[in-house]
Amino acid sequence: MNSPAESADLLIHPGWIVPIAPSAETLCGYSLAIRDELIVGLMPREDSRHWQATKELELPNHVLMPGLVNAHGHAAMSLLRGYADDQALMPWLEQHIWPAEQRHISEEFVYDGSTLAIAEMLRSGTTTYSDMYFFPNASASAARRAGMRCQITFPVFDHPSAWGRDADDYISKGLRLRDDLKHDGLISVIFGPHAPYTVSPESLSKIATLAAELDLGIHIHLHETAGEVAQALKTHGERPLNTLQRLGLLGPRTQCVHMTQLNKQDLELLVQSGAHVVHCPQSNMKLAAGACPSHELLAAGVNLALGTDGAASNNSLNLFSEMHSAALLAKLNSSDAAALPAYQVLKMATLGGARAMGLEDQIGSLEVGKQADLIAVDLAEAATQPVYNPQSQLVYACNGSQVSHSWIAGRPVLEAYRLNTIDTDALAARTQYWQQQIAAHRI
Ligand SMILES: CSC[C@H]1O[C@@H](n2cnc3c(O)ncnc32)[C@H](O)[C@@H]1O
Ligand SMILES: [Zn+2]
Repeated sequence: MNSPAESADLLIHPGWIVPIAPSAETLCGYSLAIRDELIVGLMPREDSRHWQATKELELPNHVLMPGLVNAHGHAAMSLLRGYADDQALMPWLEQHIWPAEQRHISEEFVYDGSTLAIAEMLRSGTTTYSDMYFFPNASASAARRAGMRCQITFPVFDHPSAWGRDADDYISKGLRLRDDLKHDGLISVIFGPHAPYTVSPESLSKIATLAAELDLGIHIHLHETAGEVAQALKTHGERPLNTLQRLGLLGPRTQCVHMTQLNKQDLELLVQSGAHVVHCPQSNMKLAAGACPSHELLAAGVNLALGTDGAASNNSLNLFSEMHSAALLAKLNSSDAAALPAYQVLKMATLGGARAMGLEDQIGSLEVGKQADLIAVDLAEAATQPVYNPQSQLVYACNGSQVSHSWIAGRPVLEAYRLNTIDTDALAARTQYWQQQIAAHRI
């Protein structure tokens, strides 16, 4: 007796599927079914005959894989792309970026800059991003408008900005935003203390207490440069990671961004605490900050996510390019060509990010029951032919322009290379407006 047909909104028949988990293998000749916002089937193509689908999509030259997770960035800084290059972190921040932010940051700036960033990220395969920036309400509005999944890490500083007066003010505004968005299926809100050198131990301690009470994550720039660690040793007599641990800020809810400076004790602390590390290789290289020892962290069992950082220090928000850099940097840094092979990089850019954000049960791999956040990558063009190993192609040959389709919670946001949720003409006009404003006030 035939079993009753299963139903789907969409059945996709790609050349290959790279599910990331539960298996690291590439599936050839498989189909994937989506119903509502979920993945409801993953089966050999011949079995898909038993499915009734509203729509079917043949993608014979494509790889289907989880949408990429950009685990660290400052989306609105896309409007400052190319504003100040070839500088080390502190002169770049103190002499260029922070004065420009003081002059221009507003709700409109953040909404428009975030939309520009989202357009770039969606075009290059990112379906989830983490954002730390002023006016996080505007960033959340841009994400919601575009149908993008997003982790908002509301900023906390001790000094004032257009968005907050002091640490208490940033925290109360951020927690209000978190209450407003509590029921949003695509947006989560967590603490984003900027760094141990801009947030006092008292404020960090307050954040630790609140985060534990409310079960909220913490996302922080940490051990980005040797100067940061040296300064902390001079001022506080300990390394920033030790300060975080002493204040109760280090645990499985903590996302440590950068970690280019790592000694043996730091590594042990990360392992014991269950904290996550967000690796941002291109920003670290451009600012000559250092290299996060990604292969050592993975070998020790630390969960690693991948981020671009802001477009002002990268200067792109393209996770395909970031994966390529992560792989090459690990090999160079360890003098080991086997360090960080393609699968590990793909996992870092998908499931690793999802895990860091506490979203592992929902996204990061193509498994039945998870949210349908996925992308199709076309390998038909010369630059990605021939195909011996699709995973190798994704990390070492693709540059992001091969992403043709993207779904977030089952919704098609990119179809045949076209963005469905962003008015790109209006966005170009707003970008032009901001470029003129920023250029006119440049010092
Ligand atoms: C609180 S909003 C984010 C804040 O961070 C600044 N920023 C951008 N990139 C970096 C980086 O690599 N390290 C430290 N701080 C960074 C950004 O300009 C905003 O002021
Ligand atoms: Zn950053």
